[in-house]
Amino acid sequence: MIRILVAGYKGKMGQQTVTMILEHKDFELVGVYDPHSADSSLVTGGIEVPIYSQLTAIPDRCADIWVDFTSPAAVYENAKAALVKKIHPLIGTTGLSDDQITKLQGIAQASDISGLIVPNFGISAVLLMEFAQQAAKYLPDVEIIEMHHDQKVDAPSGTALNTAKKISEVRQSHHQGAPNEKEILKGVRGGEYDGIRLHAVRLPGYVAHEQVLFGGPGEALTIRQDSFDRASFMTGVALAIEKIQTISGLRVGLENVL
Ligand SMILES: NC(=O)C1=CN([C@@H]2O[C@H](COP(=O)(O)OP(=O)(O)OC[C@H]3O[C@@H](n4cnc5c(N)ncnc54)[C@H](OP(=O)(O)O)[C@@H]3O)[C@@H](O)[C@H]2O)C=CC1
Ligand SMILES: O=C(O)C1=N[C@H](C(=O)O)C[C@H](O)C1
Repeated sequence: MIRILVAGYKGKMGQQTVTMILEHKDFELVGVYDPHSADSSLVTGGIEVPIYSQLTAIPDRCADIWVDFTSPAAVYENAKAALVKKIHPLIGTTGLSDDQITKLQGIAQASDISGLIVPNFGISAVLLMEFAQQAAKYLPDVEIIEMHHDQKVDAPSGTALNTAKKISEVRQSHHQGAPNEKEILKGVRGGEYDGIRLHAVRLPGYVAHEQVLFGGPGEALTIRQDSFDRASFMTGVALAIEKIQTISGLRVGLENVL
């Protein structure tokens, strides 16, 4: 059995993850973490597990995997705590900076613990990022539109930012649009990552969606993915839990275990 601790267990993704773990024959829920919880144990699916409300209270090696769906403000300290406690971190939470990822990779190496940071567990999103990277070799002018539910606290989405990073690996950075373009309304051209424009939409009714738009002389290509339900992420979470101990170091992207 793979022993799993879920951080952020009360959240939208945390609840789905707990249910998936309880239904999986090879997974065992051994604890949950939420700093705002007043209770000391969680009774669910016929089992009782400890609720940790402080990082320092979580024992070393009390789980094999630490699944994190918390908040951008908390994720760095959580991932660091997992590595130090010799628990493999599977980080779904967005918002880690490049600098924080580099630091965590150093800690992972020193602790000799592998881990995964996954901007998006949905197979459609993973494929979108791969296809967008391929397309950018031939169509280097690109803009990204991500659309999410209106409870999302970070913008751009981790997926959109990762898409931009993957595209910038294969194309020359350059300015897009008229050299003398001027925003009449501040921010209307979106945010910018290495010359790539990113636009974030937040609306009720949406879950998680992304479009990557490429334009070339007389033609255009649009790649789109939609997560209509958070169930779309669970196959990827289960796969990553199964494979995380077979990789080395702390890596970014579900493609590392596909
Ligand atoms: N990689 C992927 O495929 C996906 C990633 N995500 C990402 O996962 C994260 C969570 O998303 P979602 O479940 O929708 O968000 P929710 O707001 O529904 O849940 C967040 C949970 O984290 C808890 N939390 C808040 N602060 C802390 C903290 N300091 N330490 C530990 N736990 C904390 C909250 O607890 P409380 O309510 O008590 O404050 C809550 O239970 C986001 O970053 C989101 O972008 C989401 C979907 C897919
Ligand atoms: O907050 C969300 O909902 C999601 N967050 C991730 C992101 O920021 O990319 C993954 C997915 O888009 C859903």
